[in-house]
Amino acid sequence: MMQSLTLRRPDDWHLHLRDGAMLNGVLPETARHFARAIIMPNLVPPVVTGAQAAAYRDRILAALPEGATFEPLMTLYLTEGTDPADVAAAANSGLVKAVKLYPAGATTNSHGGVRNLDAVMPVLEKMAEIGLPLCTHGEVVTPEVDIFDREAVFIDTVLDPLRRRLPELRVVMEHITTEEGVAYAGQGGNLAATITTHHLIINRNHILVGGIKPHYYCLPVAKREKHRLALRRAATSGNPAYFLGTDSAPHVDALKEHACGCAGCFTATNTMPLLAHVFEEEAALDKLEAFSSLNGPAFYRLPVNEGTIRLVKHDTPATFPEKIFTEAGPVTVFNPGFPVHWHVES
Ligand SMILES: NC(=O)N[C@@H](CC(=O)O)C(=O)O
Ligand SMILES: [Zn+2]
Ligand SMILES: [Zn+2]
Repeated sequence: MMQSLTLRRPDDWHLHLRDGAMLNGVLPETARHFARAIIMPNLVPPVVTGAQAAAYRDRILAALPEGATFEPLMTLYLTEGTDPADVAAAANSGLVKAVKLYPAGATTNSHGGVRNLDAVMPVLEKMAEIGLPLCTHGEVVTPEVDIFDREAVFIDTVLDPLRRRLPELRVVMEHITTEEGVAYAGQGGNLAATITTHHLIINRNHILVGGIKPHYYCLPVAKREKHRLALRRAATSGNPAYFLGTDSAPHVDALKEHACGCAGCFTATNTMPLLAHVFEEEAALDKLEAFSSLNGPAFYRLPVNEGTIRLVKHDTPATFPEKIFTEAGPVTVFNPGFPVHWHVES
């Protein structure tokens, strides 16, 4: 019997599209299945002001393939120089849907991020007042803190104190990777979390056992198996606090396969078939639509998408390209390491 599943068209609540030649190469991969995406602002230089976000949005729309319908939901990169009035104007015009907190030094292009939260309190207070979500890269950068503990320490020493100080602030914990993140986000209310495709599939062994696998290296780094299992339970629970943010983060192969390799997994191409596989394994195919298409719009106070996509399970495994070839160079597509029988049918 052929299995199939029709879902509201999904959205990606955490996506890196980059710019220029890379943008041209990766945008069609997302626009094929997703109706909207929250666009991360960590360009070089970062997207800090409303004017920069408007210009970036225009470049994304100009890069869309003919006939594609895709809406980029723009974000601003929070700096210690960010002007609360500029943020409020960009939000009120409908252009900007969230502000992104990168602790300085935590991840790709985060050096312009925040060192001292006190310096950005006026911006956060304005955001709390107007209901604009703060998306957090939730890792501390303190050199003494082990890289595998950085998320849990961020929750205890940065996020929880911030939420006590400013309880009205709406927060999305981006790309959670730990059972601590799952538990904290599960409180719901004005708190939610995105979960990536790859963190539902790999644990830290996949990165390190049998030789180092640079294409499985991302930040926050994948943790031990018990954390992956907690993420799977969260994603398939139907709890509205959890929704899909792929964190698809393209880097050219030359920079991934490098003595100091870049962090990021590129999952835009095959996320929906991979999620169908994961949700089927968890006997939760009926919860996939909530995760990929309903919970995110509810948190962001946006309508759900009108269209649908159809996932079909075939006897023969789906074939995904090993790489996509952009004008910036080849980008390796995330390889789950097992056959996937689900296809998106167009
Ligand atoms: N996730 C990653 O490993 N990399 C992201 C940055 C980020 O989301 O932290 C990137 O921009 O490459
Ligand atoms: Zn991040
Ligand atoms: Zn990211």
